Amino acid sequence: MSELLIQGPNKLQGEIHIHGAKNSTLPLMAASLLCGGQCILHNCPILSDVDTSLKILRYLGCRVERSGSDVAIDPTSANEYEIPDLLMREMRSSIIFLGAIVSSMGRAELSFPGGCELGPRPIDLHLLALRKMGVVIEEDHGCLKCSAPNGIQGACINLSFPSVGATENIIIAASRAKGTTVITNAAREPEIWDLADFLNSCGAKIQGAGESTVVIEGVKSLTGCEHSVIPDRIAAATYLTAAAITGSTLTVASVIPEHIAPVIPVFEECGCQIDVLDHNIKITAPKRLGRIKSVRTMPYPGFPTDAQAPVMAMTTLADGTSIFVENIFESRYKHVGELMRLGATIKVEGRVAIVEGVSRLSGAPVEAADLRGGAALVVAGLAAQGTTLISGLKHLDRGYESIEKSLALLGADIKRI
Ligand SMILES: CC(=O)N[C@H]1[C@@H](OP(=O)(O)OP(=O)(O)OC[C@H]2O[C@@H](n3ccc(=O)[nH]c3=O)[C@H](O)[C@@H]2O)O[C@H](CO)[C@@H](O)[C@@H]1O
Ligand SMILES: C=C(OP(=O)(O)O)C(=O)O
Repeated sequence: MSELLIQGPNKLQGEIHIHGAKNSTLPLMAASLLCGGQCILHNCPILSDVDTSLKILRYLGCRVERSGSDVAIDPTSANEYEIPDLLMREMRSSIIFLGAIVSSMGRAELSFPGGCELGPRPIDLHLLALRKMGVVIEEDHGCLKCSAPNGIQGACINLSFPSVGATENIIIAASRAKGTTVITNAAREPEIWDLADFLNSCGAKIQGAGESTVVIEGVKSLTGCEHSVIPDRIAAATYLTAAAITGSTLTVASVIPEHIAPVIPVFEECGCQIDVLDHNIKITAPKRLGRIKSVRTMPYPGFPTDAQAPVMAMTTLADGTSIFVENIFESRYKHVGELMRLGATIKVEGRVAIVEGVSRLSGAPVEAADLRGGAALVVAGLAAQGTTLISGLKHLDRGYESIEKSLALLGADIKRI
């Protein structure tokens, strides 16, 4: 298995172009199953999760081609309604295929999804909503056998929590349902808006995506379309933390600054200057970062849980105490022990992590246990004195396109060995 070797510390400089969002690309690929013609997705990141989605689509009988960041999906030959367990376990987003397969094939058989282990990640809200929409779901030995004997029906669904995945599954299933679906307490993440934008370009009638109430008027059929995936706001936030911890000046380019707005205040609070110009964000970091009083993860437009780990890595070298409260996932502090191997001082009590900034980190062998935890180790490794060796790269490769090449181009001493 390969590892990342970082010799630190090194300043970064220049400009990094942010790739398309993983968390948008995956639901868009699932949604393309509903279309009556070819869909072309531009700005798809080159990530293992995207490869997994391509494998699922091929398994389902779609014709799929990839050329760099363009993916062409022709779902008209799809004829399969099962997803093998191995593919389901590869990533969380495999569950988003549920609504799409039942809608297009009338039934679906799949198992529980994988993805980052962040504590329990139930799918009860997905299943409750689909059942309300007329999908019959039998749970049998870890397998979900689903059918829609009378087709999918529009319904009023109030989510008890604004789950991103459940909102996506419902929007997809509702797009070609009979009647109108109203989701209240829907997730408002930019990726939901991107999904609705894509489906509307294919002829769907979705209103309110990005707000708490989404109304989907089912249509009989959808066409194909060409769509460009939104930039990855979490990758952008991660590169901003890398610049901040190394005291660098860096431009994070090709982003939608509004999507990154929930994380900008933490950079300003710790003394970085942030300049936004069109689709670029320039960060100028001070020599020593100040502490962040508190970071509380919340559904969008709150502070994103996916940025918690890299931002925590950044505060390990800040002057003072920073407090983190993880409100979305029960167990999203697996990076803490590994950051401590690099010399960080962090205490975890339940959902709270208290970071006492230290004056230096020192390189060490560490292991990524999940995607953003892995990114946190890269961020810390860039600023640590000496050699940091990061294993567990399969997690990082799910979410960051060629992270070592991107950082090396900015001046970091980092390579995959
Ligand atoms: C592929 C993708 O887009 N992944 C993102 C998506 O994950 P994902 O869609 O899995 O996250 P959700 O918004 O669904 O989960 C948020 C919370 O709701 C709970 N929950 C969710 C569904 C359910 O049926 N029952 C339930 O209890 C989860 O356990 C968690 O505590 O949103 C998360 C929250 O922003 C991000 O961290 C992930 O990067
Ligand atoms: C948790 C994440 O991904 P997933 O939901 O795919 O596991 C993430 O992108 O940080």
